[in-house]
Amino acid sequence: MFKRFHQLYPADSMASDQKIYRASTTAPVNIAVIKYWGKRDPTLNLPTNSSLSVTLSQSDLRTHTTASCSSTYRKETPEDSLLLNGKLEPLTTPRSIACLRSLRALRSELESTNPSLPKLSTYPLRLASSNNFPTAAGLASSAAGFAALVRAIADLYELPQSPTELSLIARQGSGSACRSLLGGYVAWDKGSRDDGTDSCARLVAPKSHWPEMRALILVASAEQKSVSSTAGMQTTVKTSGLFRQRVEAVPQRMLEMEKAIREKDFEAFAEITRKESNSFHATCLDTDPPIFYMNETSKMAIRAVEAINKEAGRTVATYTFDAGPNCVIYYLEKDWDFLAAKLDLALDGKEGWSKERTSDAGGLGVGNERVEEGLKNGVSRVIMTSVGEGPISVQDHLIDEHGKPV
Ligand SMILES: Nc1ncnc2c1ncn2[C@@H]1O[C@H](COP(=O)(O)OP(=O)(O)OP(=O)(O)O)[C@@H](O)[C@H]1O
Ligand SMILES: C[C@@](O)(CCOP(=O)(O)OP(=O)(O)O)CC(=O)O
Repeated sequence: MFKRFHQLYPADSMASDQKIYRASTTAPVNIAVIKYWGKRDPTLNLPTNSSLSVTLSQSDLRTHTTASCSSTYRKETPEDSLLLNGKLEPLTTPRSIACLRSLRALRSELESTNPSLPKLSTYPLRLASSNNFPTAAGLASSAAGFAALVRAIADLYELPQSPTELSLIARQGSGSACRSLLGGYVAWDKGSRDDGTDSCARLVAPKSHWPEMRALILVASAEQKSVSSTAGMQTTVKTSGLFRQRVEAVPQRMLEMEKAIREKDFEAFAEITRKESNSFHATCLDTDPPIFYMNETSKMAIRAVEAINKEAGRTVATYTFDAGPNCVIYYLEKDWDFLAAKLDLALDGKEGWSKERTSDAGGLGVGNERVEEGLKNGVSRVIMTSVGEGPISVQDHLIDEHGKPV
């Protein structure tokens, strides 16, 4: 290794480039309202249907990643490495390799057009990342994680590519990650090309278009799930008849959802969101063997939303579930008082529950005692958040100026 290094770089250039290069970013979680479920090409991570999500605020949920590289790393740890939440995570999976290869190729192009640039593409990468929420527990950690990884390395390499162009790379890490490169309301167009070059994220509307959107996450379980999204969707594609119907229905839903967002029509947004979630979970149940992501607490959360809307006489809230039992309730800021009053008896005392509201706590009302009890027992914590921005470049590094984790 050392010999090859000498051949590539003469001694004087070696001495002049002992620098530790670093770039850090935070990246958001996104929760889909039109779900991605099914791959038409598992290697390139190309989906069977387009999807659409709301990017959530990084004030509450975020991944923080530092990417660093240096010629000096060659002597210590010549392999690329990732320290995730303090533990070494392999960067040898085909997904990680695909992301790193694409980013290096773009840097290498820059270096060949401008030979005065340091040859960062040839240096080992050292990454450190932390999620401020449970990893692999159905809270979209892979989405925020790969978006942060791609954004941080792109910044380290000073790549000129747009977030949409970078989303093509993040998609190869984890499909849903492509949507976390943008803020606000984001579509992932499935694309039609075999090479996947048109399967990328697209901004439907920035956060500023509809900033009143709120999300209340009822964490029903922070355990790692039994069937990963990757494995689950492959089995669904192979075994579910319902899945084929779903794939045919999604394009129309995408159009309707984009219209609802454009027109800030919460009623339509809510109806499509809940129907989509139910259709996705029905497809999971139709998989052989069936996949159960929702649990009893999830079902109680659905009943609670129904009771709240009935009591209001209009749609004030909607729900969606990813590949896990946690319920994400979307609602508009103006309806917080009403929603909070209805949920207060069930969620009082839970970590993350805020009592800042003006109405009296009425609870879910007569006939919903079982629902209230189910939420009381089954929800471990809540996360109150809102629509948010895309990745943000930060100066707070998780790797110090000597290349060591902080
Ligand atoms: N900060 C991170 N940086 C790099 N990779 C990460 C990061 N966080 C999570 N990952 C990767 O994502 C994997 C977890 O993905 P998985 O799809 O199983 O769960 P999830 O994303 O939390 O849930 P879901 O996608 O169902 O909402 C981790 O094992 C790790 O490989
Ligand atoms: C239910 C989902 O959250 C599935 C997410 O699947 P992943 O993006 O985690 O799958 P891979 O591409 O295999 O990594 C729906 C969604 O986010 O659209």
